[in-house]
Amino acid sequence: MAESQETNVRVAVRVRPLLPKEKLEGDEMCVRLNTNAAQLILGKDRGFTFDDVFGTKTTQVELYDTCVQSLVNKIFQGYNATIFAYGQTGSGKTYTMGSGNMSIMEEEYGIIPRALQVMFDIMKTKTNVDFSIKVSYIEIYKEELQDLLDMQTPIKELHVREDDKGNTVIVGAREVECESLDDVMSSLESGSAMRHTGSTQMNEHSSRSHSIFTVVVGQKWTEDDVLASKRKQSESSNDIFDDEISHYMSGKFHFVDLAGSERAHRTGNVGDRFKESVHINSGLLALGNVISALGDPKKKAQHIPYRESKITRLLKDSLGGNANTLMICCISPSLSSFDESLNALKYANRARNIKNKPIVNRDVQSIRFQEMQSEIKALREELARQRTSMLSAGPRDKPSEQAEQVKELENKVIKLQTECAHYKMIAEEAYKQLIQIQEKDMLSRSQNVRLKDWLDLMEEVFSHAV
Ligand SMILES: Nc1ncnc2c1ncn2[C@@H]1O[C@H](COP(=O)(O)OP(=O)(O)OP(=O)(O)O)[C@@H](O)[C@H]1O
Repeated sequence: MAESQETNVRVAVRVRPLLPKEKLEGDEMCVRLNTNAAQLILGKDRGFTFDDVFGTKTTQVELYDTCVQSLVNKIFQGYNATIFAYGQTGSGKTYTMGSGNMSIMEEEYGIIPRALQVMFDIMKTKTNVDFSIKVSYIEIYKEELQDLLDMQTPIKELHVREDDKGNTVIVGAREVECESLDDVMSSLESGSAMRHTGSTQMNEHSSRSHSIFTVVVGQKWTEDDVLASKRKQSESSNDIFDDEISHYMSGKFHFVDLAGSERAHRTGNVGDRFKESVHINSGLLALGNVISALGDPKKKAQHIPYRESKITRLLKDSLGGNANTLMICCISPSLSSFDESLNALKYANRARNIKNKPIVNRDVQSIRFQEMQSEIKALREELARQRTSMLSAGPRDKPSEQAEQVKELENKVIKLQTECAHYKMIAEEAYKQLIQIQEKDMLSRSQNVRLKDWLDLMEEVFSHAV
């Protein structure tokens, strides 16, 4: 199999508009963008460059088209993908991911509903493939996993594990098989309603947990399904297709809405809310440490502290692992959030250096079949090459060489025949002359004997020639 290519974590920044409350309070903007250069300037002169920057007027569909659609395509090629939204509380993470309130206008739908809509559209077009869609939805609240699709599942039964291919797996979480977009949306909605949210001074509906909505797209097909038309075309070339071999490929999409980073004094949190803050910030701190370690070439060879928190264990295959990952850093444009925005941008900037190595999730039988197909192709090419060389070398050189030899021989024969005819004519003439000489009886006895021998010989030669 081909070696997988390294790819950087893609980092986009989205600046939300000033909220009505901020406008009322007379908040000033402190962010400028140069979208063509993917540059963002915070305050007077703190410049940052990212893979994409989205301003206050960027619509949900523009963001989706620019950096999410390509990941949806990757899922159908059997790769894993992760999108995680990071940012200060109230900066627009839930709005961007689309995992919040669904009673909104369709154009305000965020990433998750859009991605799923496109997935179902793609599935409709590939009638040869048997698709399955399974979703799960969990949250990490105060360092405990909670199944948002089945609140009865005891916390202790949920675990984060790593399989032999380096994929992160949540063991014990309920997986819901979905037949339609409506099925997915109802799981997303009911799960989101179960999420721990609360009101803080910074955000009326603040997510107090990290949430992970996971979609697994399975694809099953047989050679008979997919190659039927190809077989028809190549019947004459004796191609071999094995109908019995079935293929399975899957792609896992994690949509992660992180809890907002916050400063206790600004959120005004006390009591339980403050305890939540501590957990949220320690999880995000652990994530920051992982990002720093992965993004720093000097630290990379060292230990990466994935095990420091649940969220870092869960994102292990998305950061420095085998997934295609997009980080969306959400920031507020308000001057009052300058420090938080600066921190978030530094965090995001480090993430740009992280390299992943995406791999395709295919079953062993499929992989062996592909190898066999390659071997057959190579052998067929070799055969074709041999045939061509036989055809070009053989028929052109040998017959032409032989023909030349034959022609040469024919010429020789003609020449010899002419010579022969010439000698024959002279010999016949000599024979007649010598007969006359013999009849005149003018030679000695010994000369007569020798002449008679020669005439006998000539007669014998003439009798054979006839
Ligand atoms: N791009 C945007 N355009 C319009 N409104 C936005 C945008 N981004 C966010 N908002 C609004 O800002 C408010 C806060 O957004 P949201 O709840 O998504 O923040 P959050 O980062 O998820 O916060 P928390 O971490 O506290 O959960 C919401 O009222 C949301 O509708």
